[in-house]
Amino acid sequence: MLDDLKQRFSHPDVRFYQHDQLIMIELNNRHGSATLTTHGGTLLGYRPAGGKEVIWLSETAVYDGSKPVRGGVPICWPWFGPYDPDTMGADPSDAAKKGHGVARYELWEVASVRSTDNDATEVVLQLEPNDAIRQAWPLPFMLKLIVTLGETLSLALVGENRSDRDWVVSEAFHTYFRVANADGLTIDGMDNLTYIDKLRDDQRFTQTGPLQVNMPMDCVFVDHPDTLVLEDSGNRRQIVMGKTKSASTVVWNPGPEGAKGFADMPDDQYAHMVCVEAANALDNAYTLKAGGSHRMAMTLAVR
Ligand SMILES: O=P(O)(O)OC[C@H]1O[C@H](O)[C@H](O)[C@@H](O)[C@@H]1O
Repeated sequence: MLDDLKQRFSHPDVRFYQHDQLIMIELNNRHGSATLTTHGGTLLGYRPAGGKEVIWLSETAVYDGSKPVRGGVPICWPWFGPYDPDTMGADPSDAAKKGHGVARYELWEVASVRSTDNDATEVVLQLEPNDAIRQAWPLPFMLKLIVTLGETLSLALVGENRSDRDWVVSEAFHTYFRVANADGLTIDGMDNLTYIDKLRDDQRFTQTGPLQVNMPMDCVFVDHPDTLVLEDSGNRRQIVMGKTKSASTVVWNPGPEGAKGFADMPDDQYAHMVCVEAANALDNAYTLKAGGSHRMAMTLAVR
């Protein structure tokens, strides 16, 4: 498997290796470095040239394939959070539906590796239904993740409905950011947004001014297609997230008590991570037409 990948996708900027049971793909070029695993199509690290790591990855993450790696950028698709039959449509397979969709639990294939015209390195992963997926999601699809390491790091998720009926999709790049101090971290670009607070009975509120991260926090900001900026001042940097066709932003931090409930997250790490997720969730779930496709993208840059 590993030898086959090395042979088929040989490229000077790309290295394939194994970590426990998982296949890792490391990209390195003059813009920086990034690491991915084919398990869940998950980006596990991004470091711009001369800069610090941007992505949080748990020191106690599991790499045996039994569950998603804790941290990185898990792909939530074709539903975000717990499956909600009321909005997504009831289905006999509902009992088999796990949190955040099917994509983050499965092994993706490498579809291509190349340099782009503007000096970036691109790796494309793809996922098609297998037996485990079909138990939870019987409809045929093709999902592609295009990772491009250039001046920014860009992730694009292209979902194709290969069935003969429309369905509702909710999705997210569930990005765990590594920050010096998550408590009170400022996120700019959120003024005047409506958010649904999952920790307060899904009540709706309006954000005024920049957002300050609370602990714990689990909010979905709806109708927010715009760029946002994490003020990671303890690391003397701003992390800029650009979004394409992502109309929601999720902000999540488990807080000190919540963190204790995660076997694969050290108890003190909630203080150095925050999930800020480019998403289409709740009000912004959309109908993916039979035969149609949708492309959501996120770019990350540091300044
Ligand atoms: O533990 P996981 O299934 O990876 O989910 C981790 C978190 O993901 C999202 O941000 C949700 O809004 C949270 O409610 C959830 O706890």
